[in-house]
Formats: sequence, C-alpha cells, structure tokens
Amino acid sequence: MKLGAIEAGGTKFVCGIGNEHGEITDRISFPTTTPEETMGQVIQYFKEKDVEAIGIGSFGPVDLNKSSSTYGYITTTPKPYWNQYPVLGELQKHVNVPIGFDTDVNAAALGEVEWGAARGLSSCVYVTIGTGIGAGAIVEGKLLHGLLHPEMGHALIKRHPEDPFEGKCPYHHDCLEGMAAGPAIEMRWGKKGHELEQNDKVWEIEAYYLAQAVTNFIYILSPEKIILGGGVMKQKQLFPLIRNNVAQMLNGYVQKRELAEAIDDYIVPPGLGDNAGLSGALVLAKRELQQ
Ligand SMILES: Nc1ncnc2c1ncn2[C@@H]1O[C@H](COP(=O)(O)OP(=O)(O)OP(=O)(O)O)[C@@H](O)[C@H]1O
Ligand SMILES: [Zn+2]
Repeated sequence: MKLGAIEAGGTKFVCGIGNEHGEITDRISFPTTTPEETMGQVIQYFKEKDVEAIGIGSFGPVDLNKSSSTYGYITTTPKPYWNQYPVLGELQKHVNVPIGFDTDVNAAALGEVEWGAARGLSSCVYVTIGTGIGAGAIVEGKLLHGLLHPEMGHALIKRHPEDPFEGKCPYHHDCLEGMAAGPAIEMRWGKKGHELEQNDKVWEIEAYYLAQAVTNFIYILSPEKIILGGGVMKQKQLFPLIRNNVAQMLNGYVQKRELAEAIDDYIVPPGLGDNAGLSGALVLAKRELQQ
C-alpha cells in the first residue's frame, strides 16, 4: 500500500509517504503560516504522489464527530488564521482518496501501539511536552474521543511549594500546560529549556508537575504504558525524576508489577522517536482504506 501521512502541527506540517508496515520512504515539512499557503504546499505535494489513502494527525482542538457539519475542522484554536478551518475538507477537495483524521497526539499514540513502545498492548497514553502539552489515549484498542477529545494537557495540578510562577495558559494560568510546557519553563527561568540542562531545580519542579499529571492519567485511564515525548523530554534526566515522583505519589496504592518493579519500562520515551506522529498518521490512512 502506498499511504500518505500528515502531522499537522502549530509550528510545521510534516508530510510523508509510507506503507502499511510503517516504513516511511519520503518526508517533507512546511512551516505553518496561513492555511492558504501551508495547505497549498501540502496539496501540491500529495497531488503528484498517487497515494491510496491519507491520514492526518492535527493540532487542535478539532472536530472528530463524523456526523457533525464541522467534522474535520480545526475549531477554537487561538492560532491566527486557523480558527474554524476545514483542514480535512480542503485536502479532500483536491485529493480524492479516503482520508483519516484525528488529533496529533491520538495519532502518535496509535503509531506507538502499532509499531512503537506500546506495541501489542491494548492501551497507552502518549503525552507530548513541547510548545504546548497534549495527550492522546488508546483504551481497549480504540482511540479515545468522547464529548470532544481528551484535553489532558490542561489538567489541574498542585503548585510546587518553591514555585511562585503565575503560569502561562491563557485560559487557566497555572494548569499543567501553563506551568510545564516549554514556553512556561522559558518564562519562569528566563532561558530556553535546552540552556538549563545543568540547573537541577528546573527539572525537579518540571518533574513534579509532569508526575502529577501522569499519576492522574494512571488513576483515570489505567494505561498499560505511558509514553512521554516532545521537545522538553529531550532532557532525559526527567525520566528517572518523573518515575520516582510517580512512585511516591501513588504510594503503593496501585499494586502492579509495572509500577513497583518495572517502572523504567512503564514510563518511557517514544519507541518511534520523532516519527511517532507521522507513523500514526499512516495507521489512520490504513484504517480509513480498510473501512
Ligand atoms: N533539548 C531541549 N531541552 C529542553 N527543552 C527543549 C529542548 N528542545 C526543545 N525544547 C522546548 O520544547 C518546545 C518545542 O517543542 P517541540 O520541539 O515538541 O515542538 P512543537 O512541535 O512546536 O511543539 P508542539 O507539539 O507543542 O506543537 C520549546 O518550548 C523548546 O524550548
Ligand atoms: Zn490550560
């Protein structure tokens, strides 16, 4: 199968070609400017590629309800120009193949279950900690949608006792994203995350927030694997800090071997690295074709 994949991000759109085994043979990326310009480039790319189906994992919020008149729209984003934009419909107008559509993080979770760190499992949560924080989930083998789709990045968290930072989320100030996404780190410490590697306090506070969210995701969804990706997680020292915090916060209440003895293999980086989103979009394409 020749399949197309799109990881539609707020910073850039990554497009690629691959197959049903997750092998990616071509990729290109376009900066996210206006829908006309960015989608124009995406459409041009796929027009010449002759794919059988396309999958889109998109930044959101998006409308995933197939019976809605705005299915396939990016809806209430604060990102200029993209509010109420029919990303799926615009592509469909120019490329007449089946197109699957979901959130960027649901796509990444799907890629990880199919070919990555959660391979063979029927549940996982994929969290990206980057410019924003988002999470996708597979529950009993299915992508989790619901009322809208999960917005776990805006989970409410308890403040670290030594952190006076007011928070950066325009809606909630000190929610998870407001306190722990890349721009929050930069604003709190006056430097970008990658320049703060040696400052232990930065990562102690960061891990405290991420661990609270992870602990809540464990309580609410009971995933068999938690995958943490995105730019901020390039700071690998966060993994042991988060695992220790999670173990302390759970305090033995959830009694599973994965948590007690094998937590190193439970809270992990993406098995597909930076390809999780694009690979997941291939799975969305494959599924759309098979429906
Ligand atoms: N090595 C690093 N260490 C710490 N922080 C980093 C590192 N690399 C990138 N970041 C931070 O991650 C953020 C960018 O995230 P990412 O690279 O995942 O891109 P993005 O696709 O724009 O994010 P999003 O998925 O939220 O749209 C920036 O705030 C940046 O400072
Ligand atoms: Zn928020």
